[in-house]
Amino acid sequence: MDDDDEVPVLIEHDDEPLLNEHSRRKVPLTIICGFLGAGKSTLLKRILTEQHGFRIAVIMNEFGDTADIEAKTINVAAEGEESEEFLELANGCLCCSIKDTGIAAIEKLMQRKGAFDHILLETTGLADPGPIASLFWHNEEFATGLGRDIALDGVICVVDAVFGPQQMEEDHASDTVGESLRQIAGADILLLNKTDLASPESVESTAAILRGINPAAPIHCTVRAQIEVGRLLGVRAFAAPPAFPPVREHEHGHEHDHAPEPTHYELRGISSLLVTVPVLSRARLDALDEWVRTVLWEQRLPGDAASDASPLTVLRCKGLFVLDSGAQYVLQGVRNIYEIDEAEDALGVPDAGKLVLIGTGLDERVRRSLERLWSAI
Ligand SMILES: Nc1nc2c(ncn2[C@@H]2O[C@H](COP(=O)(O)OP(=O)(O)OP(=O)(O)O)[C@@H](O)[C@H]2O)c(=O)[nH]1
Repeated sequence: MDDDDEVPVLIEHDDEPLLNEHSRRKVPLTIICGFLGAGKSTLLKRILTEQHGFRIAVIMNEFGDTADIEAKTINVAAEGEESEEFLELANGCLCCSIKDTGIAAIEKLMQRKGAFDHILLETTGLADPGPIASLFWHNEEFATGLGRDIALDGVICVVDAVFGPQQMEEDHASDTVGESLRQIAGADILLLNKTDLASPESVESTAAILRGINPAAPIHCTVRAQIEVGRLLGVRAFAAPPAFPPVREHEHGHEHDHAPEPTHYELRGISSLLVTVPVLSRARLDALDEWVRTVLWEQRLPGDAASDASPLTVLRCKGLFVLDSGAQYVLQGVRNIYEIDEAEDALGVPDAGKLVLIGTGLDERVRRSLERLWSAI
């Protein structure tokens, strides 16, 4: 990156849409969560020490087990009073250790706005990324405090290729969805790490579970979290159209060794549903918006009473809808908050849209309810 590119240039944006103005000025934030021992620290260490050209501020709860970063890295800056908590690293990254939970750390960090282009927040001890994700997303218009300066870029979940399946197996939660499954559900990118320690078959079967739980998140298989940083950051998971895998339910003759992607999946209470959405008229898009609102806000299918079926909850939803006018709309939802916005950069001309819902009680009944929406006159 050029030095010239790094200097923020102040431009008058008065005549531009509010959203663009916001997104241009905000600092993107990526959340890293993951299973115990899966390789989160390994990933952070990589980011903090490799030459990748990004100026990333990494927030860790404590330097703790990544302490050798300090020993190895160069240029531990004596930056006035805050030197205990901030390290400026040789590759341009900023390492920030805070004992408090995320928010205080981020507030402190934002006093140094301009010294970094991206924030990476490790959420050790925060089992479910959902609440913090929704804090930084969604309230573009009425953002206050940190929400005004920071935009959620995406949530990365690191899964252990060796112990992941067992961790998911043991992750029982009596009346709700277990933590590891919530982390997978809430992720925009899945890193299946430690693949050197598992057989290719077992890596594939774990990947299949991940795809089943979260069909909208790309899965990267890694060894020692080795991955190009550019594939993790700047994904704009909450603004760009989601990259769905192809829906293969009605397709034949594909040269694939493994079974087609499931379009409905259940694992210990969590379920996901992947639905192909035909080209919609404006009126149908409005009807779909109302459907999503009813499901997310009232936890029931339109036309059903709330109590007469298994509980319907949506932890995460993503969608890409194509209108007959050619416009594309993106749905993003975290729990009961969602938005449907016109895509800023439309991806080619897909001939159909897609919708993925991840949560509980999402079965074929839900698919049929959706399909009725577009078959209705
Ligand atoms: N063989 C192998 N070992 C790995 C890989 N990734 C990480 N490790 C090792 O696995 C151990 C745990 O990795 P960490 O990066 O500390 O995992 P973590 O997710 O930060 O762990 P916690 O913060 O304790 O949950 C360390 O000893 C790493 O060196 C990998 O891909 N292959």
